[in-house]
Amino acid sequence: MGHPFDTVKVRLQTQNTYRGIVDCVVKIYRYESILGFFKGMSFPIASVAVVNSILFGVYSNTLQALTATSHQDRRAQLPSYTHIFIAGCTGGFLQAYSLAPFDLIKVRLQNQTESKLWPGSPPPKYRGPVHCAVTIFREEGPRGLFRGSGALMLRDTPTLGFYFVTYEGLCHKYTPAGQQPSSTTVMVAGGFAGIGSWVTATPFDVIKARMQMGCVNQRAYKGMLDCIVTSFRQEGLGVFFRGFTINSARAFPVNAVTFLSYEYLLRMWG
Ligand SMILES: CN(C)C(=N)NCCC[C@H](N)C(=O)O
Repeated sequence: MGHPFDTVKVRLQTQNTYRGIVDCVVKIYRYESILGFFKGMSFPIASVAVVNSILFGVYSNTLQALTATSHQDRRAQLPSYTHIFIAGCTGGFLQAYSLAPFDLIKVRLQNQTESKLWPGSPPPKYRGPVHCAVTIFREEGPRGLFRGSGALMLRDTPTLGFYFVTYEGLCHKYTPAGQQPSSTTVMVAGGFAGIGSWVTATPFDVIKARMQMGCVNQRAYKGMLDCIVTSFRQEGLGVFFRGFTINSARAFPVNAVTFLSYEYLLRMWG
């Protein structure tokens, strides 16, 4: 559900040919058809369960270790926000490294603008996710598969701390004492946690996407600092918030459903 929005976000962050969201959507639809929005989706679908298990599993277990309480106990007595933040950061840090290669391949495939609809259009560089992984490995070495992972780690570590603090705080505020949060509360708290965390995550999300592409405007970056400075010099402060609007529209439903699943699974098996 969220992938088409993600493709528009990634294109806005890494290509300067689009004038805005509408222009990007129209161009993708016109030149690449509806399928253009779904480029690079297979790896995220294959990896989302593992990546989310790492994030939510590490978060829950770290919180359990810090507070010596189970998930159900924590509903009655909210742990301190410092503990929630530390547990969220730990989950974010570890999920970043498991996500890095999948995210890299997703971004490279999403950025392929070539289309089978137009005769004479050159074939895309990557024929699919496996071919993309093999080509990156061959051309850029094993470390190439982790390109942008430093920026990804900086994006996910603190912001996932805020993500869980927002979620737990909102659930606690809108749930009567001693009760479990309702599905609506979980979805609204999850949706706002998603949007809130992306506010702080967007600058490093832009840098991460640009590092993963290796260059923007034919200019290769020498490192993360060079990417930050060059992007700022050439495109101004606004560059660090590219894709934020479309990403927020995506983040609300995606995170509402994510937290609803998390709560239901914990109630069933926790
Ligand atoms: C700000 N960040 C990095 C997050 N909130 N990450 C948590 C995962 C969110 C969900 N899969 C999504 O793509 O929105």
